Amino acid sequence: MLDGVKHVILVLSGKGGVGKSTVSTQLALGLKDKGFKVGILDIDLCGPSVPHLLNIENSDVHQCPEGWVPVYTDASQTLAVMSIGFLLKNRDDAIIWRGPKKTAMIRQIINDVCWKDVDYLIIDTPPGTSDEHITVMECLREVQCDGAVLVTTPQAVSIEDVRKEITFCKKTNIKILGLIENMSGYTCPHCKECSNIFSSGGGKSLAEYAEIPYLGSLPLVSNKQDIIQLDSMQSILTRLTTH
Ligand SMILES: Nc1ncnc2c1ncn2[C@@H]1O[C@H](COP(=O)(O)OP(=O)(O)OP(=O)(O)O)[C@@H](O)[C@H]1O
Ligand code: SF4
Repeated sequence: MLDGVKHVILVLSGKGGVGKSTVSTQLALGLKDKGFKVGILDIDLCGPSVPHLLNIENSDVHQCPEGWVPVYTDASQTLAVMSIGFLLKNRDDAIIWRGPKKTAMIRQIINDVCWKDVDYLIIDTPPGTSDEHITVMECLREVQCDGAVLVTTPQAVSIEDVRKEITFCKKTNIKILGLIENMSGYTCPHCKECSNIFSSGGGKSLAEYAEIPYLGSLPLVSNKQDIIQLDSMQSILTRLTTH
């Protein structure tokens, strides 16, 4: 039930492992810090990592007469989380489903979770442009979806794949809120000097070429809790909440 949800932001990436779930959780935590009520919906059926990133992998969702109650990370219920990971009894379980079953599960997760009054719902999707993405787009047709945040790393191969996400968004009429280049350099924990381990600036150049907003870059950090403190993360949050 998305009735009480004011804003929906999809997080997409062309490649796996570029930090899409990390960015999703950090965006959610950053929005929560700014005083918003936030929800995260993890629809990565084959690799749900949001519960692990938030240290709540042993939590359970339960059902109420209206549907599923998400897991809250705090007593004041400002961050609600729903992930397929909560429904897997064993952490080693794998979902080996064909398209229609995946589609039905995603529809159920989107339609049956009681989000109550959530200011921002962040949807963490699997990499690529598969059945899961098309189903989400269909389910979101009736609600106000702000648009998509695309995540890439500086490597050429990741930049190349994010082009497909741009095409996907254009074909499905999803507004692109902007591109984030993650793991863009390494910030030394001692002196805060940032060294570019891979090539740099590819995300910005692609955003300019594709005429989409460039939201900013996030460095590799040794402690992911540091990400929300970064100036670049704060300016990404400001851009997303004032677009
Ligand atoms: N900026 C960062 N600094 C340090 N580590 C990072 C950063 N971003 C992501 N990581 C790490 O990289 C790994 C992959 O990140 P994550 O799971 O967020 O990627 P993903 O794109 O969601 O992957 P998947 O393809 O499984 O959906 C994780 O171990 C995560 O902790
Ligand atoms: S960047 Fe500077 S402070 Fe950091 S490890 Fe290297 S030399 Fe030391």
